Amino acid sequence: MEAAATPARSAARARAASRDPSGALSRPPMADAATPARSAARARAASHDPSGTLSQTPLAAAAAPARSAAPSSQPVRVVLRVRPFLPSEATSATGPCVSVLGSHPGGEVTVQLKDQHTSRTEHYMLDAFFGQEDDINQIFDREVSTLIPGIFEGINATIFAYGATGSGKTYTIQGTEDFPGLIPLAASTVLALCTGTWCSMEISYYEVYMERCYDLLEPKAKEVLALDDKDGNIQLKGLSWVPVRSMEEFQELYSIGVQRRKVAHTRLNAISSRSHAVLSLQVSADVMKGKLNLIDLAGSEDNRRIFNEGIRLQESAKINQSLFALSNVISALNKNELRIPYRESKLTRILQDSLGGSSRAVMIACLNPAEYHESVNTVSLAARSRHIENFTSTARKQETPKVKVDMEAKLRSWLESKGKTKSIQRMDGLFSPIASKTPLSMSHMKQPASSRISCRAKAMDQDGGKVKKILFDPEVNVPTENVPREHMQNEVNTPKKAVLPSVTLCNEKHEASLRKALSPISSNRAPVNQQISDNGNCAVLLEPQTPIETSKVENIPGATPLDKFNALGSNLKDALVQQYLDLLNVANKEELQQLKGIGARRAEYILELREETPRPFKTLADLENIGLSSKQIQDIMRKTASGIFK
Ligand SMILES: Nc1ncnc2c1ncn2[C@@H]1O[C@H](COP(=O)(O)OP(=O)(O)OP(=O)(O)O)[C@@H](O)[C@H]1O
Repeated sequence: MEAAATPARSAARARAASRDPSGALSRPPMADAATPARSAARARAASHDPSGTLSQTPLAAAAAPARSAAPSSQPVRVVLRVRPFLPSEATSATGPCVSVLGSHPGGEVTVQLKDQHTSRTEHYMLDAFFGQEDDINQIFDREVSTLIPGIFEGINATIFAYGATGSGKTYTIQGTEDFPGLIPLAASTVLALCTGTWCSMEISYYEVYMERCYDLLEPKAKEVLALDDKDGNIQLKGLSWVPVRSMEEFQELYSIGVQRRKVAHTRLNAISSRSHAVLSLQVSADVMKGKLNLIDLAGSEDNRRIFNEGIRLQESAKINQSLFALSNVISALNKNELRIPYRESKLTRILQDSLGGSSRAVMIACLNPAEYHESVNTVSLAARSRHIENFTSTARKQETPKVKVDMEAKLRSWLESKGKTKSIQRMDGLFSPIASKTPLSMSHMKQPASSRISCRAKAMDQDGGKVKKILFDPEVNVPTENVPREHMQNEVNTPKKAVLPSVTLCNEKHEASLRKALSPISSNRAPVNQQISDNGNCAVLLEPQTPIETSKVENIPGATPLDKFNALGSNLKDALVQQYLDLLNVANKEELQQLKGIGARRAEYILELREETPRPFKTLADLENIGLSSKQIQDIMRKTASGIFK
């Protein structure tokens, strides 16, 4: 039900657009408007096909031999771009807070974020890194041009620029007069590929502001409605699609749209985008259509830092909420989940046909090199989207984490948007009662996994001790010498509220756990043994604790039958874990694929790891290397154990 773009109507609209007097302001860059040769060369580069595969469809013919290999096997690639220091930042900065540590066989990179003031570091694995010296053409060539042939075959693609305010998203997507961004580069490439074929290009340009969608090309913009058609596909009612035949036409339309976009002056950026802006380039031939969405997301904001008020605060809350929803969708796609939460925000609902399925997407996480905390927030959310949550860092512990996680900021924003000021005040206690009042997804994230497991174990103990279920609970085997029996008894029987003091004791570790829910690698994590001895009250997630040997328990004066039974469970657990690890160390690909929790990709990766190190899996913690989170490991072990009793 998209507005029909008849040639006459579109031409009139284009003419009207080109007459818009506001066209004098902030004219966006136009790639290759004056250099068709360069454009054609870029199009040729985009259509280069090493395999020489030819397609029969008219769309494919335009792009053929254009089938370039998709840059990644996962639905959404997540890459980093670090902008240069601005003149105002250069004097105070000692160096960029982010750098590449190394690259992996699959092309992924490990990046390090370092706080220059405290020397705190964090490490993350992502699909690619573009540093301060890399220009936009490199990003275009590696991440965007490879997707363009696909749209000629009806395969939609989406590029997002994500990041904090002022991190360079607009610069990347839109660019400047001198340095055109991804939009003009993509438009000129698509136009060049259409030339001399039956294919045509039309564009739409809209923004999502405060959960409402507005057409940026239509002068009398009304709200665009996102409606489901009879087949369940999303249709944007009222959105105009305008045919574009040259870069001049494109320039005129796009300039008008850019000026209509909602921007504001904020403390961090003089021209800060307050909406998500989506430029769609649609290629059609006969009935087949394919589109490329290029999205300049509004900047994520920490309102405690920016001191937004009034409408800026409301905007910011909506922005943060929708970015979180986007990250949930990307994460669910990359985890191959059955249910993708598209309906959590307007943006994800609108993009439903371009995210998931056969569509490809790239999230470009933009970073300001002078802002460590902000960068950590951006990269942790990006890495969470990519869903490589637990990656073992070889780096040593630098110092205790002191950074608040961005989940807290997000929760705070959500509460602000609901006017829950009292709840915000209560947030200072990490496990305040508000956690249970947050939306399900957030409360789940808010509570550290260790705490969730710990609470469950306590509940089960109170419940009479369901041994099978607690078989893999990390707390079960905390050495008894570190936790006096009376203490354990107290914890087990203490009502939830009274647990708070002991939680507070491990506050910093819980923060680390929270961060872990978001970030793949933390070099600041203390070795597991140290965590236990430092603080016997902290649950340890991954390391299989030394089981209490049955014979030793028998020698302990006063050991009860229950103690002996629990010790037996510990030994069983240890044996099962060892068997599982051994299998990962020796099984062939087919066998690996049959194991719970190991799909085809992980099986391949395990084989690669084994080429580098003969027996890479010695403890459960080593499973982090293959991207399994602590929760996934717990689940796998639990399912494996429950299989025994079938
Ligand atoms: N790669 C780059 N090279 C040079 N300058 C850059 C680069 N990236 C960004 N900048 C400059 O940094 C400033 C902020 O960039 P930009 O407006 O693109 O940020 P943003 O992330 O879109 O912010 P917001 O979310 O507030 O809209 C601008 O002055 C821009 O010119």
